Amino acid sequence: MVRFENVGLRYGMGPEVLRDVTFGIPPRSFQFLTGPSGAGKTTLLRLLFLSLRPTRGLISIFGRDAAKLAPDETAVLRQRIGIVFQDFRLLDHLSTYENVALPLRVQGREEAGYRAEVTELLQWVGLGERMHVLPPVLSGGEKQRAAIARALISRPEILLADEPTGNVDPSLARRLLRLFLELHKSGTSVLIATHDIALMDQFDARRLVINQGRLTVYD
Ligand SMILES: Nc1ncnc2c1ncn2[C@@H]1O[C@H](COP(=O)(O)OP(=O)(O)OP(=O)(O)O)[C@@H](O)[C@H]1O
Repeated sequence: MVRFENVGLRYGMGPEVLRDVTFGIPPRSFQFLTGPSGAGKTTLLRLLFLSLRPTRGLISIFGRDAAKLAPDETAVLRQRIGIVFQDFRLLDHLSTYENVALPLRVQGREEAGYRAEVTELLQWVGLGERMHVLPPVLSGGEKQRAAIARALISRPEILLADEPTGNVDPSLARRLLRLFLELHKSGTSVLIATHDIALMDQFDARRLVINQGRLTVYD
């Protein structure tokens, strides 16, 4: 469902941050993306979310050449991709509930049709009691769970998560990872960028390792 062929990326006139990156994300797959700080993980996620264009090479997403997408087509494809940003990107003037419901509102759905779904997911991630508060009063771990719930609510075909367990204790990290695994079992392809080797070691999953801009796949 995603294919990178010899993808290279540089920011402006800087050095190539990603070099000759070739890999695929098969349907219904689960993989970790790892590598040292500054290796290019976030850059790769931004390419996958169509918020950056490669400097060279080919990216195909859901059978479409990413270089040939018009802005409105990009927006439509993005609805099929869920993303959890490292810095959460919650909207501070909306409640936790409203933040999580936002992707459904953007799709034009009526609140009566999704209220129960949003509430149930918030309860699942342990934010049932916090759904009416604004993000600035949430703890780091609560914000992270709200960002995860927002990425999951529209049942994406691909879920991308940048360090989704970075702000939570080890037991919650395992619970969140189980949530990602459940999602994977229900048919979503999941890619989790993480530095957390202990977490990766608990699951026998494919690993994409970036080092100095080059990517190696360990199946
Ligand atoms: N907007 C930008 N402009 C210029 N250089 C950038 C930009 N974003 C990232 N870089 C550079 O690209 C390289 C890869 O950065 P990236 O954020 O993708 O790494 P990362 O593997 O996600 O790091 P970390 O694990 O620390 O989050 C780094 O050298 C970084 O300084």
